[in-house]
Amino acid sequence: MSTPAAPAAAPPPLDVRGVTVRFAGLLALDDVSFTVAPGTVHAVIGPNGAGKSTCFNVLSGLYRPSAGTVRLGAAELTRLAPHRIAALGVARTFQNIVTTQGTVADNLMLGRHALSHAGFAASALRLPRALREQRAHLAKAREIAELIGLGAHFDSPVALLSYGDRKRVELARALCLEPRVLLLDEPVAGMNAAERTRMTGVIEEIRAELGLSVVLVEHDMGLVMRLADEVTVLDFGRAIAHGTPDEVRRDPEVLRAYLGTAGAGEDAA
Ligand SMILES: Nc1ncnc2c1ncn2[C@@H]1O[C@H](COP(=O)(O)OP(=O)(O)OP(=O)(O)O)[C@@H](O)[C@H]1O
Repeated sequence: MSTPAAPAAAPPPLDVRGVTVRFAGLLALDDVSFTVAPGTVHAVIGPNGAGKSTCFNVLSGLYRPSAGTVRLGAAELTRLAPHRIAALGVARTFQNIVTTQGTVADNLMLGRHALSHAGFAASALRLPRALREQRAHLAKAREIAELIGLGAHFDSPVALLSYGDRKRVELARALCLEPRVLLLDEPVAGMNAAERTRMTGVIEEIRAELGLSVVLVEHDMGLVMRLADEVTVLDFGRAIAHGTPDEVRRDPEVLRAYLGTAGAGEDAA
């Protein structure tokens, strides 16, 4: 897939350099480096236990690496708390949906929380400035819901939505942060074929419309091959290949890593 036209403010590159994570002697990530070019979709794939989730947890600040750095442009993310990383424009989705409370609007407004300037007291006292800000956030949340195809469900309780729709609420919540980099953790896990197709279209659309960079961890190779500009393949914590989807699916080391599970060109890893 080609790189979209550069947005007004293109995101800076996300640069992962020499990242190493150890769990009690186990090297979950071993000197991993890759760069997510501005406005591209970069997939991180690999067999079970390869280190994909660990990598994502480093990018979003849940884990601190024992060595290496993660930079977004000039900003060093490695030692920042997750909420500080989010405030710099790196938003993530979670593989397991936790959202069953409130309406779609409520959940998207939670995503706007980090961007609120009016303080808690001003909001609680319903001061004019806080009310104005609240209205602007609600309008933005509605715009994002519409972009994701959730406009008709904006005031619906999340608990009444289908699984696919709830996964899209999770994506919309992350987008409400107006991120420059979006980390998608298995966005189609557990979905049926129709829901997967819809989610794939949504990801293509937000990438084209918003021009943000996307880092994708996904077992569905069909989705990876369709969406990714660049792929990093992990195996036993090491980055064993980088390249376009076509390059990595032909790479002998990648084929070897997947042997015994499924071919890298198949629909499951
Ligand atoms: N909190 C932890 N404590 C100890 N070991 C861990 C921890 N998290 C992950 N590991 C180990 O680190 C390695 C990498 O795990 P990780 O979950 O990152 O792999 P993965 O590629 O995401 O796997 P999967 O595709 O199964 O989700 C595995 O051997 C795993 O058992």
